Amino acid sequence: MKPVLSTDEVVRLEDIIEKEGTSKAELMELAGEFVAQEVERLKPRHVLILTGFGNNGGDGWVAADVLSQKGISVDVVTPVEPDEIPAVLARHVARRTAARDVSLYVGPSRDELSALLEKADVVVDAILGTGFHGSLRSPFSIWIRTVNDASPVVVSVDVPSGLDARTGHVEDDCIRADRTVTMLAPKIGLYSGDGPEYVGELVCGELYEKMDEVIGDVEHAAEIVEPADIVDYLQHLPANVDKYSRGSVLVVAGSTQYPGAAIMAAKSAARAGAGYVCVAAPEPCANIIRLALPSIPVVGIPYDSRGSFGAAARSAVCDLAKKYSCVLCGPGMTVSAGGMDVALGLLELDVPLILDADALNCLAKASIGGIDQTPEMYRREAPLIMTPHYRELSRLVGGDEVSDLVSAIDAAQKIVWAAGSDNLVVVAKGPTTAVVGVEKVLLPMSGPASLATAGSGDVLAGILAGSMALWADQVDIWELLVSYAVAIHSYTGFAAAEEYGEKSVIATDLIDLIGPAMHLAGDEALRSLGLLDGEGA
Ligand SMILES: NC(=O)C1=CN([C@@H]2O[C@H](COP(=O)(O)OP(=O)(O)OC[C@H]3O[C@@H](n4cnc5c(N)ncnc54)[C@H](O)[C@@H]3O)[C@@H](O)[C@H]2O)[C@@H](O)CC1
Ligand SMILES: Nc1ncnc2c1ncn2[C@@H]1O[C@H](COP(=O)(O)OP(=O)(O)O)[C@@H](O)[C@H]1O
Ligand SMILES: [K+]
Repeated sequence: MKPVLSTDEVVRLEDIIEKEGTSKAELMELAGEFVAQEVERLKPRHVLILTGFGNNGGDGWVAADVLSQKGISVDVVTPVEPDEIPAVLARHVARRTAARDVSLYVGPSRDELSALLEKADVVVDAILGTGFHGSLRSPFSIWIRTVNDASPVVVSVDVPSGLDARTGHVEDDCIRADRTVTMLAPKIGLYSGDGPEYVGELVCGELYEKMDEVIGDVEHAAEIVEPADIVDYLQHLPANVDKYSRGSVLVVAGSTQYPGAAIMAAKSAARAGAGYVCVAAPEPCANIIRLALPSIPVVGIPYDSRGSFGAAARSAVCDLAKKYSCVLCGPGMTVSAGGMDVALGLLELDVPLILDADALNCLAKASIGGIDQTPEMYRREAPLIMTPHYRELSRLVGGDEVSDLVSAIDAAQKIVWAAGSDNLVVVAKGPTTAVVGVEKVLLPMSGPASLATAGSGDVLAGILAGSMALWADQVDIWELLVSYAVAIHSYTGFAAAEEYGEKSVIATDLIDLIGPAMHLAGDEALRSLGLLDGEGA
């Protein structure tokens, strides 16, 4: 797993590295050399480097120096003369570079900048880095718009200029990078909010050779889960299993209004590997589910006048639930008094539980000011996984704004920290999904925007339930198993987008692609471990 840091922790890391004997000036040299190396890969003849007032610009000046010494023609654009650059380290390298064989352009007009962009094969964006916050000021607002209008090949240094590296927020404009070369460790803003839209391909220059020795001394905002990290869950089934030893899932879901959610979740759980899946649904919708899923038994449960779980549902569901390796509760069940009772009843049982969709909305409704105010409601010994999307998560914590990865992690941490249990994981679902446990925040691979389609969350909940049932007795770290399920869901999104087209994917397409998605994940894991060449199976 690869750490992702907040900008504050990056500053702490730089201080620690300095104490270990590598100064910030040396780090800037290493950063500039790394940028130059990444630019050289693109084999440019003519490079344009845009620099700002701070140390991000310093990295750009060093890269200009290195590239020009390799015989590449380099133009450098700066807002002020090198001597007037306020950041000390950047001023030093700017003065040095200005004395070399580079062409300097101080405060060019928009037309001059357009002309420079026209002759460049590669543009290096070293305008603003982690020091940027707030609204873009001139001249950078104009520069950024001019670069984006020209749409050249852009390599951004550390972060695309205009992106707030703390939050991933873009207020005005932001450089649209083809590649972002980030320094020391990726910043959380690269994954949050608008970040993924602007970053392009992300490359990290660790710069410091003893990074392994110091990275543990700073707090990690999150960790990226790589294919090799989930390889344990991609093994073949052992030959001597039966349908029960493969793990069983009870899907407590559906209503007359939304029978489809129960169908998608149950089928996904079976496709994800559970040997036995059963649905407990309000009686009036049980037959629709039976017809759609001939391989899956459906138990009709007492219901209310709207066809949702009724007053007697709790005991019927809880009696059944005790027999299963794992219970998934929520998809399509609506928010009803009976549903609330079912969710609270399941929390009291000693069975691994996934609460999704309306089960979470029921919990939110049962609490005042957020469930984190009453952790005894969901604190339990057996594993509990909650899978809210941002809006559900906001309701769970009493209405705090949850609008991007950073705010979603904050909200999810409130929930898990209030309970303080190792067995509790909140999956904060969004364009980038965070798997938040009491000690770790993991970022499994994201899927394509095709996954933003109604019912896609039901499929994820099913994949998670099937995976939990299959692997329940082999889990050391719940966050990792959950990350596996999220990654498989992402791969179904890519496979479906390939087959049906990015915009045409619907949630039911994802279900039959769970098996192929596991193959894709397996190939990717083996390739990253050097055990598979080329395209794989
Ligand atoms: N300090 C270190 O040890 C290292 C720093 N590095 C680089 O240094 C960068 C951070 O440098 P700085 O802290 O100097 O910050 P930046 O270079 O990111 O930007 C700070 C400057 O941007 C301008 N600015 C801020 N907000 C603005 C706004 N809203 N509109 C227009 N201009 C605005 C200000 O003039 C400020 O001086 C990193 O992103 C990275 O590229 C790397 O060289 C690695 C080592
Ligand atoms: N823009 C996006 N890019 C990638 N994945 C996304 C995007 N938007 C949503 N997703 C994923 O799609 C799923 C949607 O889940 P959810 O909102 O619960 O759907 P539903 O309630 O309709 O079943 C989540 O797994 C989420 O991470
Ligand atoms: K930048």
